[in-house]
Amino acid sequence: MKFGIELVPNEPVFKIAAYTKAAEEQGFEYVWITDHYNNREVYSTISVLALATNKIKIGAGVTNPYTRSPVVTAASIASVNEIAGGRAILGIGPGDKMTFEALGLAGEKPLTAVRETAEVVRELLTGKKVSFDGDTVKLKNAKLDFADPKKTGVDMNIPIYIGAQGPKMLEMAGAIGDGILINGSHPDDFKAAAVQIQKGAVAAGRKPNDIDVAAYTCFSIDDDTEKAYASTKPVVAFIIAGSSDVLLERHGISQENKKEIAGAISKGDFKDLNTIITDQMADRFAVVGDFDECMKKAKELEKAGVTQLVAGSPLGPNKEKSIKLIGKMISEF
Ligand SMILES: C[C@H](OP(=O)(O)OC[C@@H](O)[C@@H](O)[C@@H](O)Cn1c2nc(=O)[nH]c(=O)c-2cc2ccc(O)cc21)C(=O)N[C@@H](CCC(=O)N[C@@H](CCC(=O)O)C(=O)O)C(=O)O
Repeated sequence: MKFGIELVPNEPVFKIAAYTKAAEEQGFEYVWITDHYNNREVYSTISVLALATNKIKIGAGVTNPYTRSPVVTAASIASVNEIAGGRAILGIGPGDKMTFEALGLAGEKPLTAVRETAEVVRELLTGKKVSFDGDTVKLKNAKLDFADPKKTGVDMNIPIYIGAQGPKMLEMAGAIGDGILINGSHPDDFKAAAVQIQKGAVAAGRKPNDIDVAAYTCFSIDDDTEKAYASTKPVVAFIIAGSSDVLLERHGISQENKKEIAGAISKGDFKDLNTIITDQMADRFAVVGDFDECMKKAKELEKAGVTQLVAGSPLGPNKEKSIKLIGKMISEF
């Protein structure tokens, strides 16, 4: 199984670069930077990571088709790919609806928008002229002059991963994605996702095993188990508050639990969350605990079909220490 790290650019970019450099030295193969309008801009961030590293693959994880035009997304990831000497990866997802409200965006036809974006980005990365008359994307002889590999000397066949959770998005991701980034930390999430991915891949004449199934986990590791759980519970609370009923049912979270958690979040009662969110709940929505517990959970995810474990926020009470502990997991996996 490969290991990646998800970093949210809500800290100075040079700090993100230091974490990424440390992760590269610990054997992580991927770094994924989230894309939300209210944090530092994802392509500026991954350009710096490209300059600060020389091996780790660098991904936008994930861009959406609404806050940026697909042509600008193609130009951005191609530019980073040139700086990174061919190590860039593009993650595309339908975007967090919550953030769209603030921007007056409707986020319509998410499946069509993600599919059409992936299609035109792939075309544009060939450096050829692209005309496309889609539902959500319309192009007329658009061309990325610089994307021609003969000009950059860099392979612009950039892998495209789809950020997906819902059944139709997962099925579509199985049909078009080089990889899939699934927000989930429990084997049951990946057993359920495998059915949709398989359906989409087979219908598209693809081999499901050719697809990198990445678990975008909520991850918290520390020598002190209690501290690891305490650091992950506020993140688990936000996940539960934003989860679909299907997901909550799968993990045995009642509507009362959800209401109580959402209430505590809106009041900003984060210390209460430590009691409202039980360790059992945290185990369903996070890979959390000491080295042995996280190792065991990572093995269970691999058995459920995960091919890349992305260690996501909060990583643990101390990020630098967590990166080293996960490095030990990587070396012993
Ligand atoms: C749109 C939504 O798809 P979803 O995959 O469940 O979306 C939830 C999240 O994946 C989505 O919000 C992501 O953008 C969240 N996300 C991030 N979102 C961000 O904004 N930024 C990030 O950095 C980010 C990272 C990320 C990483 C992994 C991951 O799995 C998700 C991530 C959904 O409702 N899908 C349903 C229904 C889809 C639908 O609306 N279908 C209609 C419309 C059809 C059409 O589109 O034409 C229909 O069938 O008629 C389904 O898949 O079944």
